[in-house]
Amino acid sequence: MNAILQAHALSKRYGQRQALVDCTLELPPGHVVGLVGPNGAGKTTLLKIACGMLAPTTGRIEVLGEQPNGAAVQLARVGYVAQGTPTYASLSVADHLKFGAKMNPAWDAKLAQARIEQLGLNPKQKAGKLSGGQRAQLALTVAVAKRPELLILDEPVASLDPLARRDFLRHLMESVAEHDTSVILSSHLVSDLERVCDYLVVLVSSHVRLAGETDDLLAQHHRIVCTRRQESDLPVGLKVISAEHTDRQSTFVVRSESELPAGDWSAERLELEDLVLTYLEWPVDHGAGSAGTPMQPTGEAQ
Ligand SMILES: Nc1ncnc2c1ncn2[C@@H]1O[C@H](COP(=O)(O)OP(=O)(O)OP(=O)(O)O)[C@@H](O)[C@H]1O
Repeated sequence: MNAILQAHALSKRYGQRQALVDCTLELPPGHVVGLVGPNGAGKTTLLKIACGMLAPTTGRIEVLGEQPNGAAVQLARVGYVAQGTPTYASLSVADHLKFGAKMNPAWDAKLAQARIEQLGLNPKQKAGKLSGGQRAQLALTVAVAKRPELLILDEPVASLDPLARRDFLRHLMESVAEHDTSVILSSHLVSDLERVCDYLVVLVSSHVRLAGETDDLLAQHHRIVCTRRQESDLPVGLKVISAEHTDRQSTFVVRSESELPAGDWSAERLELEDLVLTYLEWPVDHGAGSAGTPMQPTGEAQ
């Protein structure tokens, strides 16, 4: 099937500030893609470009097979909830649903109504008088009820309490399974991503550092502990992502696309959080370009 998002050498500069550099990505359909990275990494910039709200400085991007341009037909296919989950302060909850119905041909009124009731939101209440978390829930309800092919959510659960977060993520998963929706979700909360994402993109300092199916990435990465040695003493084909040394011992996080070769070390798989943290700390000058592309069997970082 065709990729939901295809970016090639995508870069974005705001004046002198480089927000995205040479990002190459191909996101398959039918996944919940977790986009993770530290503050200022370029996540919002990438998501805004994907929605057609920003134009890239250089490079190409296609979303659902088209260049994003912000046109109404395209916007009906892509649900976007911006960071801070904006709503219209002077419109009531019910007005938001009416507006959604008017703007979106595939609007699911039953679902929107059921969500609002379940959340206990008063349809007459103005959005400006809702709490931050309630506004987030309203914005998310409108985005989901559009029944988009692709749902792009920029830190959607940041303002939700833990129960609301769990409820929202559960609902999101149901919706994805029922309606074949693809989702791109940015979050700082790796525990939430772990619960729902089956595809991971790690963005650090404007570069894609890692991209792939979560299960594959977890299967390919190992922490190995051995007697002290240099990276260059490890077998060819192991890409060293991090190295720590004591006087007698070395600990490496390595990536191996084939089965980890046997060696005089102890090896264990990483948890998702460890994997993400390792890549967040991976120096950008360790390798240029996208780590989402297949690794070269040289043992060298790309
Ligand atoms: N409108 C703008 N004008 C100038 N610089 C900008 C603008 N928007 C973003 N930037 C800069 O671009 C870089 C990437 O910002 P972006 O908002 O995409 O990061 P982010 O990963 O979403 O961060 P956060 O997790 O804090 O939301 C940052 O250095 C930011 O300061």
